[in-house]
Amino acid sequence: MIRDYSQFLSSAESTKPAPSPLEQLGWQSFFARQTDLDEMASAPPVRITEVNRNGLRALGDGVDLVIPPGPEATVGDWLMLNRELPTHSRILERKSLIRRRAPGKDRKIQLIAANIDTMFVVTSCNADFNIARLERFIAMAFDAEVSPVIILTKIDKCDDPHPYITEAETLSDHVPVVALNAKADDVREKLGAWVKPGQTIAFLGTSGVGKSTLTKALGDDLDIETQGIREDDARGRHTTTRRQLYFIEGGCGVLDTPGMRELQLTDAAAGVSDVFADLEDLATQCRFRNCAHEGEPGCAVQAGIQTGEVDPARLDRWRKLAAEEAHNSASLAQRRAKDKSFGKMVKSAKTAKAAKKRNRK
Ligand SMILES: Nc1nc2c(ncn2[C@@H]2O[C@H](COP(=O)(O)OP(=O)(O)OP(=O)(O)O)[C@@H](O)[C@H]2O)c(=O)[nH]1
Ligand SMILES: [Zn+2]
Repeated sequence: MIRDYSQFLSSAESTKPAPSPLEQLGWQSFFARQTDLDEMASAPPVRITEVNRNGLRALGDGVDLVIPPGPEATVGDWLMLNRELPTHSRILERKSLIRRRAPGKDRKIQLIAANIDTMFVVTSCNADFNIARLERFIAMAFDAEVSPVIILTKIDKCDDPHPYITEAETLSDHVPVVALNAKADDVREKLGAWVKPGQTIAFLGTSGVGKSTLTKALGDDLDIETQGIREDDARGRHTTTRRQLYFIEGGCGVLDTPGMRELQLTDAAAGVSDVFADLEDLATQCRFRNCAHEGEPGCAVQAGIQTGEVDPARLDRWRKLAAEEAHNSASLAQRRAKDKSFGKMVKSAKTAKAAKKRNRK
Protein backbone atom coordinates (compact mmCIF):
# COMPACT_ATOMS: atom_id res chain seq x y z
CA MET A 1 0.00 0.00 0.00
CA ILE A 2 1.48 3.33 -0.99
CA ARG A 3 0.64 6.19 1.31
CA ASP A 4 1.22 9.89 1.00
CA TYR A 5 2.92 11.23 4.09
CA SER A 6 3.75 14.62 2.60
CA GLN A 7 1.03 16.18 4.74
CA PHE A 8 3.05 15.30 7.83
CA LEU A 9 6.02 17.23 6.49
CA SER A 10 4.47 20.39 5.07
CA SER A 11 5.36 23.64 6.77
CA ALA A 12 5.05 26.25 4.00
CA GLU A 13 1.36 26.64 4.75
CA SER A 14 1.37 30.45 4.83
CA THR A 15 2.12 30.88 1.12
CA LYS A 16 -1.08 29.06 0.10
CA PRO A 17 -4.12 31.05 -1.05
CA ALA A 18 -7.25 30.90 1.09
CA PRO A 19 -9.16 27.65 0.49
CA SER A 20 -12.17 27.80 -1.83
CA PRO A 21 -15.62 26.85 -0.53
CA LEU A 22 -15.23 23.39 -2.06
CA GLU A 23 -11.76 22.95 -0.56
CA GLN A 24 -13.18 23.90 2.82
CA LEU A 25 -15.56 20.98 2.44
CA GLY A 26 -12.60 18.68 1.78
CA TRP A 27 -12.38 18.79 -2.02
CA GLN A 28 -8.92 17.52 -2.98
CA SER A 29 -7.03 16.81 -6.19
CA PHE A 30 -7.86 13.12 -5.73
CA PHE A 31 -11.51 13.98 -6.45
CA ALA A 32 -10.83 16.73 -9.00
CA ARG A 33 -8.94 14.18 -11.12
CA GLN A 34 -12.15 12.17 -11.48
CA THR A 35 -14.10 14.93 -13.17
CA ASP A 36 -13.66 17.93 -15.49
CA LEU A 37 -14.87 21.50 -15.74
CA ASP A 38 -17.71 20.60 -18.10
CA GLU A 39 -19.17 18.09 -15.70
CA MET A 40 -18.60 20.37 -12.73
CA ALA A 41 -20.60 23.11 -14.47
CA SER A 42 -23.65 20.92 -15.05
CA ALA A 43 -23.28 18.48 -12.14
CA PRO A 44 -21.49 20.26 -9.28
CA PRO A 45 -19.66 18.26 -6.63
CA VAL A 46 -21.43 17.94 -3.28
CA ARG A 47 -20.33 16.27 -0.07
CA ILE A 48 -22.60 14.09 2.02
CA THR A 49 -22.58 15.34 5.59
CA GLU A 50 -25.43 13.27 7.02
CA VAL A 51 -27.37 10.17 6.19
CA ASN A 52 -30.76 9.75 7.79
CA ARG A 53 -34.24 8.50 7.07
CA ASN A 54 -35.07 11.56 4.96
CA GLY A 55 -32.10 11.02 2.71
CA LEU A 56 -28.62 12.36 2.25
CA ARG A 57 -27.75 15.91 3.23
CA ALA A 58 -25.44 17.29 0.56
CA LEU A 59 -23.32 20.45 0.77
CA GLY A 60 -21.49 22.12 -2.09
CA ASP A 61 -20.43 25.56 -3.27
CA GLY A 62 -23.73 27.39 -2.70
CA VAL A 63 -25.58 24.08 -2.52
CA ASP A 64 -27.36 22.65 0.53
CA LEU A 65 -30.02 20.06 -0.18
CA VAL A 66 -31.36 16.67 0.84
CA ILE A 67 -31.10 13.91 -1.75
CA PRO A 68 -33.90 11.35 -1.26
CA PRO A 69 -32.82 7.90 -0.07
CA GLY A 70 -31.41 5.79 -2.86
CA PRO A 71 -27.75 6.30 -3.64
CA GLU A 72 -25.40 3.81 -1.94
CA ALA A 73 -23.50 6.71 -0.44
CA THR A 74 -22.32 7.34 3.10
CA VAL A 75 -21.19 10.27 5.20
CA GLY A 76 -18.13 11.92 3.69
CA ASP A 77 -18.83 10.79 0.14
CA TRP A 78 -18.45 13.16 -2.81
CA LEU A 79 -21.17 13.07 -5.44
CA MET A 80 -21.48 14.82 -8.79
CA LEU A 81 -24.99 16.18 -8.33
CA ASN A 82 -27.52 15.31 -10.97
CA ARG A 83 -29.88 18.25 -10.50
CA GLU A 84 -32.81 16.70 -12.37
CA LEU A 85 -32.44 13.24 -10.84
CA PRO A 86 -30.48 13.70 -7.59
CA THR A 87 -30.73 10.00 -6.75
CA HIS A 88 -28.78 9.29 -9.95
CA SER A 89 -25.84 11.44 -8.88
CA ARG A 90 -22.45 9.90 -9.59
CA ILE A 91 -20.48 8.81 -6.50
CA LEU A 92 -16.79 9.59 -6.85
CA GLU A 93 -14.20 6.98 -6.05
CA ARG A 94 -13.38 7.07 -2.35
CA LYS A 95 -10.03 7.97 -0.92
CA SER A 96 -10.84 5.88 2.12
CA LEU A 97 -13.78 3.90 3.41
CA ILE A 98 -14.67 2.69 6.87
CA ARG A 99 -17.06 -0.22 7.02
CA ARG A 100 -18.40 -2.26 9.85
CA ARG A 101 -20.24 -5.48 10.33
CA ALA A 102 -23.68 -4.80 11.74
CA PRO A 103 -24.29 -6.18 15.22
CA GLY A 104 -26.94 -8.83 15.81
CA LYS A 105 -27.90 -11.77 13.65
CA ASP A 106 -27.93 -9.93 10.36
CA ARG A 107 -24.19 -9.36 10.08
CA LYS A 108 -24.37 -7.19 7.00
CA ILE A 109 -21.60 -4.81 6.00
CA GLN A 110 -22.52 -1.19 6.67
CA LEU A 111 -20.70 1.81 5.26
CA ILE A 112 -19.75 4.11 8.14
CA ALA A 113 -17.77 6.92 6.57
CA ALA A 114 -15.86 7.80 3.45
CA ASN A 115 -12.93 10.06 2.63
CA ILE A 116 -11.47 10.50 6.10
CA ASP A 117 -7.85 11.61 5.94
CA THR A 118 -6.73 11.08 9.52
CA MET A 119 -8.04 8.73 12.17
CA PHE A 120 -7.09 9.75 15.68
CA VAL A 121 -6.96 6.58 17.72
CA VAL A 122 -7.44 7.80 21.26
CA THR A 123 -6.48 6.06 24.48
CA SER A 124 -5.38 7.37 27.84
CA CYS A 125 -2.31 6.92 30.00
CA ASN A 126 -4.10 4.68 32.47
CA ALA A 127 -5.85 1.33 32.62
CA ASP A 128 -7.57 1.98 29.28
CA PHE A 129 -4.22 1.64 27.56
CA ASN A 130 -4.31 -1.74 25.85
CA ILE A 131 -1.76 -2.43 23.17
CA ALA A 132 -3.81 -5.19 21.51
CA ARG A 133 -6.82 -2.92 21.18
CA LEU A 134 -4.65 -0.12 19.80
CA GLU A 135 -3.24 -2.52 17.26
CA ARG A 136 -6.76 -3.52 16.25
CA PHE A 137 -7.84 0.10 15.72
CA ILE A 138 -4.66 0.82 13.78
CA ALA A 139 -5.25 -2.23 11.60
CA MET A 140 -8.76 -1.02 10.94
CA ALA A 141 -7.52 2.43 9.91
CA PHE A 142 -4.90 0.95 7.58
CA ASP A 143 -7.49 -1.33 6.04
CA ALA A 144 -9.77 1.65 5.40
CA GLU A 145 -6.78 3.50 3.84
CA VAL A 146 -6.94 6.20 6.51
CA SER A 147 -3.71 7.42 8.13
CA PRO A 148 -3.85 6.65 11.85
CA VAL A 149 -2.36 8.85 14.58
CA ILE A 150 -2.30 7.68 18.19
CA ILE A 151 -3.35 10.20 20.83
CA LEU A 152 -2.50 9.43 24.44
CA THR A 153 -4.63 11.58 26.74
CA LYS A 154 -4.57 12.31 30.47
CA ILE A 155 -0.78 12.81 30.70
CA ASP A 156 -1.61 15.30 33.46
CA LYS A 157 -3.10 12.52 35.56
CA CYS A 158 -0.23 10.07 35.37
CA ASP A 159 3.18 10.22 37.02
CA ASP A 160 5.18 9.29 33.97
CA PRO A 161 3.62 9.00 30.51
CA HIS A 162 6.88 7.85 28.90
CA PRO A 163 6.34 4.09 29.20
CA TYR A 164 2.96 4.52 27.43
CA ILE A 165 4.50 6.66 24.71
CA THR A 166 7.36 4.22 24.18
CA GLU A 167 5.02 1.27 23.93
CA ALA A 168 2.66 3.05 21.52
CA GLU A 169 5.61 4.03 19.35
CA THR A 170 6.64 0.39 18.94
CA LEU A 171 3.38 -0.39 17.14
CA SER A 172 4.42 0.87 13.73
CA ASP A 173 6.97 3.22 12.20
CA HIS A 174 4.15 4.77 10.21
CA VAL A 175 1.97 5.83 13.11
CA PRO A 176 2.82 9.09 14.89
CA VAL A 177 2.14 9.25 18.63
CA VAL A 178 0.96 12.44 20.35
CA ALA A 179 0.67 12.63 24.13
CA LEU A 180 -1.39 15.43 25.61
CA ASN A 181 -3.83 16.71 28.17
CA ALA A 182 -7.12 17.00 26.32
CA LYS A 183 -8.21 19.76 28.69
CA ALA A 184 -5.15 21.95 28.15
CA ASP A 185 -5.15 24.80 25.65
CA ASP A 186 -2.43 23.45 23.37
CA VAL A 187 -4.60 20.73 21.77
CA ARG A 188 -5.04 22.63 18.50
CA GLU A 189 -1.33 23.25 18.31
CA LYS A 190 -0.44 19.63 19.02
CA LEU A 191 -2.84 18.30 16.38
CA GLY A 192 -2.17 21.14 13.94
CA ALA A 193 -0.33 18.93 11.45
CA TRP A 194 -3.54 17.03 10.74
CA VAL A 195 -6.34 19.38 11.73
CA LYS A 196 -6.29 21.92 8.92
CA PRO A 197 -8.43 23.24 6.06
CA GLY A 198 -9.41 20.66 3.48
CA GLN A 199 -8.76 17.71 5.79
CA THR A 200 -11.28 15.35 7.31
CA ILE A 201 -10.56 13.76 10.66
CA ALA A 202 -12.29 11.33 13.01
CA PHE A 203 -11.75 10.06 16.53
CA LEU A 204 -11.83 6.43 17.52
CA GLY A 205 -11.47 5.00 20.99
CA THR A 206 -13.30 3.48 23.91
CA SER A 207 -15.62 5.43 26.18
CA GLY A 208 -14.15 8.01 28.51
CA VAL A 209 -10.74 8.45 26.87
CA GLY A 210 -11.42 12.07 25.90
CA LYS A 211 -12.85 12.07 22.37
CA SER A 212 -15.56 14.64 23.15
CA THR A 213 -13.11 16.77 25.11
CA LEU A 214 -10.73 16.80 22.14
CA THR A 215 -13.54 17.57 19.70
CA LYS A 216 -14.61 20.50 21.84
CA ALA A 217 -11.03 21.71 22.09
CA LEU A 218 -10.80 21.84 18.30
CA GLY A 219 -14.11 23.59 17.78
CA ASP A 220 -14.28 25.86 20.79
CA ASP A 221 -16.05 28.45 18.69
CA LEU A 222 -18.75 25.97 17.86
CA ASP A 223 -21.40 24.46 20.05
CA ILE A 224 -21.65 20.91 18.77
CA GLU A 225 -24.83 20.16 20.70
CA THR A 226 -26.65 23.01 18.94
CA GLN A 227 -25.69 21.68 15.54
CA GLY A 228 -28.38 19.06 15.78
CA ILE A 229 -30.81 18.89 12.90
CA ARG A 230 -34.52 18.32 13.01
CA GLU A 231 -35.73 15.04 11.67
CA ASP A 232 -39.13 13.38 11.65
CA ASP A 233 -39.07 10.01 13.32
CA ALA A 234 -41.31 7.08 12.44
CA ARG A 235 -44.21 8.48 14.49
CA GLY A 236 -43.91 11.89 12.89
CA ARG A 237 -42.30 13.44 15.96
CA HIS A 238 -39.45 15.85 15.64
CA THR A 239 -36.23 14.51 17.07
CA THR A 240 -32.86 16.12 17.06
CA THR A 241 -29.93 14.13 15.74
CA ARG A 242 -26.34 15.16 15.95
CA ARG A 243 -24.73 16.31 12.73
CA GLN A 244 -22.40 13.65 11.47
CA LEU A 245 -19.79 15.55 9.50
CA TYR A 246 -19.28 19.12 10.57
CA PHE A 247 -16.68 21.70 9.77
CA ILE A 248 -14.67 23.67 12.26
CA GLU A 249 -13.41 27.15 11.56
CA GLY A 250 -11.18 27.35 8.53
CA GLY A 251 -12.70 24.19 7.09
CA CYS A 252 -11.49 20.99 8.69
CA GLY A 253 -14.11 18.27 8.63
CA VAL A 254 -14.75 16.38 11.85
CA LEU A 255 -16.65 13.18 11.57
CA ASP A 256 -18.76 12.10 14.49
CA THR A 257 -21.20 9.29 13.94
CA PRO A 258 -22.65 6.71 16.33
CA GLY A 259 -21.40 3.99 13.97
CA MET A 260 -17.81 5.00 14.62
CA ARG A 261 -18.27 4.19 18.27
CA GLU A 262 -19.28 0.62 17.56
CA LEU A 263 -16.61 -0.32 15.10
CA GLN A 264 -15.43 -3.88 14.95
CA LEU A 265 -12.72 -5.45 12.96
CA THR A 266 -14.37 -5.99 9.63
CA ASP A 267 -12.60 -7.67 6.78
CA ALA A 268 -9.44 -6.00 7.94
CA ALA A 269 -7.06 -8.63 6.59
CA ALA A 270 -5.03 -6.05 4.69
CA GLY A 271 -4.79 -3.86 7.77
CA VAL A 272 -3.61 -6.75 9.95
CA SER A 273 -0.93 -7.45 7.37
CA ASP A 274 0.21 -3.82 7.48
CA VAL A 275 0.62 -3.76 11.24
CA PHE A 276 2.39 -7.12 11.33
CA ALA A 277 4.26 -6.80 8.03
CA ASP A 278 7.57 -7.77 9.68
CA LEU A 279 6.14 -11.00 11.11
CA GLU A 280 4.47 -11.89 7.81
CA ASP A 281 7.80 -11.31 6.07
CA LEU A 282 9.57 -13.56 8.53
CA ALA A 283 6.90 -16.24 8.14
CA THR A 284 7.68 -16.52 4.42
CA GLN A 285 11.03 -17.99 5.50
CA CYS A 286 9.41 -20.83 7.47
CA ARG A 287 10.09 -24.24 5.95
CA PHE A 288 6.40 -25.10 5.64
CA ARG A 289 4.12 -22.75 3.84
CA ASN A 290 1.24 -23.41 6.23
CA CYS A 291 3.49 -23.13 9.30
CA ALA A 292 1.51 -22.22 12.42
CA HIS A 293 4.74 -21.15 14.18
CA GLU A 294 3.97 -23.47 17.05
CA GLY A 295 7.15 -25.53 17.02
CA GLU A 296 7.24 -26.92 13.50
CA PRO A 297 10.78 -27.66 12.29
CA GLY A 298 12.41 -24.83 10.33
CA CYS A 299 10.08 -22.17 11.73
CA ALA A 300 11.64 -18.75 11.15
CA VAL A 301 9.26 -17.05 13.58
CA GLN A 302 10.14 -19.34 16.49
CA ALA A 303 13.81 -18.87 15.57
CA GLY A 304 13.20 -15.12 15.82
CA ILE A 305 11.84 -15.60 19.32
CA GLN A 306 14.96 -17.57 20.28
CA THR A 307 17.24 -14.76 19.13
CA GLY A 308 15.05 -12.12 20.77
CA GLU A 309 14.21 -10.55 17.41
CA VAL A 310 10.53 -11.37 17.82
CA ASP A 311 8.49 -10.48 20.89
CA PRO A 312 6.43 -13.58 21.80
CA ALA A 313 3.59 -11.41 23.13
CA ARG A 314 3.39 -9.67 19.78
CA LEU A 315 3.30 -13.01 17.96
CA ASP A 316 0.44 -13.95 20.23
CA ARG A 317 -1.49 -10.78 19.39
CA TRP A 318 -0.86 -11.29 15.69
CA ARG A 319 -2.31 -14.80 15.96
CA LYS A 320 -5.38 -13.60 17.82
CA LEU A 321 -6.08 -10.71 15.45
CA ALA A 322 -5.56 -12.91 12.40
CA ALA A 323 -7.84 -15.57 13.88
CA GLU A 324 -10.51 -13.03 14.70
CA GLU A 325 -10.27 -11.57 11.23
CA ALA A 326 -10.56 -15.03 9.69
CA HIS A 327 -13.56 -15.76 11.90
CA ASN A 328 -15.30 -12.53 10.86
CA SER A 329 -14.68 -13.14 7.18
CA ALA A 330 -15.68 -16.78 7.52
CA SER A 331 -18.94 -15.97 9.25
CA LEU A 332 -19.80 -13.67 6.37
CA ALA A 333 -19.00 -16.41 3.86
CA GLN A 334 -21.06 -18.85 5.95
CA ARG A 335 -23.95 -16.45 6.05
CA ARG A 336 -23.85 -16.11 2.29
CA ALA A 337 -23.73 -19.89 1.88
CA LYS A 338 -26.61 -20.26 4.32
CA ASP A 339 -28.63 -17.64 2.44
CA LYS A 340 -27.99 -19.61 -0.72
CA SER A 341 -29.01 -22.96 0.73
CA PHE A 342 -32.00 -21.34 2.41
CA GLY A 343 -32.97 -19.95 -1.00
CA LYS A 344 -32.62 -23.43 -2.49
CA MET A 345 -34.73 -24.92 0.30
CA VAL A 346 -37.46 -22.35 -0.27
CA LYS A 347 -37.33 -23.07 -3.97
CA SER A 348 -37.59 -26.85 -3.53
CA ALA A 349 -40.36 -26.45 -0.93
CA LYS A 350 -42.28 -24.33 -3.40
CA THR A 351 -41.74 -26.87 -6.16
CA ALA A 352 -42.94 -29.67 -3.84
CA LYS A 353 -46.00 -27.64 -2.91
CA ALA A 354 -46.78 -26.95 -6.55
CA ALA A 355 -46.36 -30.66 -7.36
CA LYS A 356 -48.74 -31.57 -4.51
CA LYS A 357 -51.29 -29.10 -5.84
CA ARG A 358 -51.01 -30.56 -9.29
CA ASN A 359 -51.42 -34.09 -7.90
CA ARG A 360 -54.56 -33.10 -6.03
CA LYS A 361 -56.24 -31.90 -9.21
N1 LIG B 1 -7.36 15.47 33.45
C1 LIG B 1 -7.79 15.09 32.24
N2 LIG B 1 -9.08 14.72 32.07
C2 LIG B 1 -9.48 14.33 30.85
C3 LIG B 1 -8.59 14.29 29.74
N3 LIG B 1 -9.29 13.85 28.67
C4 LIG B 1 -10.55 13.63 29.09
N4 LIG B 1 -10.68 13.93 30.39
C5 LIG B 1 -11.90 13.80 31.21
O1 LIG B 1 -12.35 12.44 31.10
C6 LIG B 1 -13.77 12.37 31.07
C7 LIG B 1 -14.24 11.66 29.80
O2 LIG B 1 -13.88 12.44 28.67
P1 LIG B 1 -14.79 12.47 27.34
O3 LIG B 1 -14.18 13.49 26.43
O4 LIG B 1 -16.21 12.64 27.68
O5 LIG B 1 -14.54 11.01 26.80
P2 LIG B 1 -15.13 10.33 25.46
O6 LIG B 1 -14.03 9.56 24.87
O7 LIG B 1 -15.77 11.36 24.61
O8 LIG B 1 -16.22 9.35 26.05
P3 LIG B 1 -17.58 8.83 25.32
O9 LIG B 1 -18.37 10.06 24.97
O10 LIG B 1 -18.23 7.99 26.38
O11 LIG B 1 -17.15 8.03 24.13
C8 LIG B 1 -14.24 13.81 31.15
O12 LIG B 1 -14.56 14.10 32.50
C9 LIG B 1 -13.05 14.62 30.72
O13 LIG B 1 -13.03 15.91 31.28
C10 LIG B 1 -7.22 14.67 29.96
O14 LIG B 1 -6.36 14.64 29.07
N5 LIG B 1 -6.89 15.06 31.22
ZN1 LIG C 1 6.73 -20.71 11.31
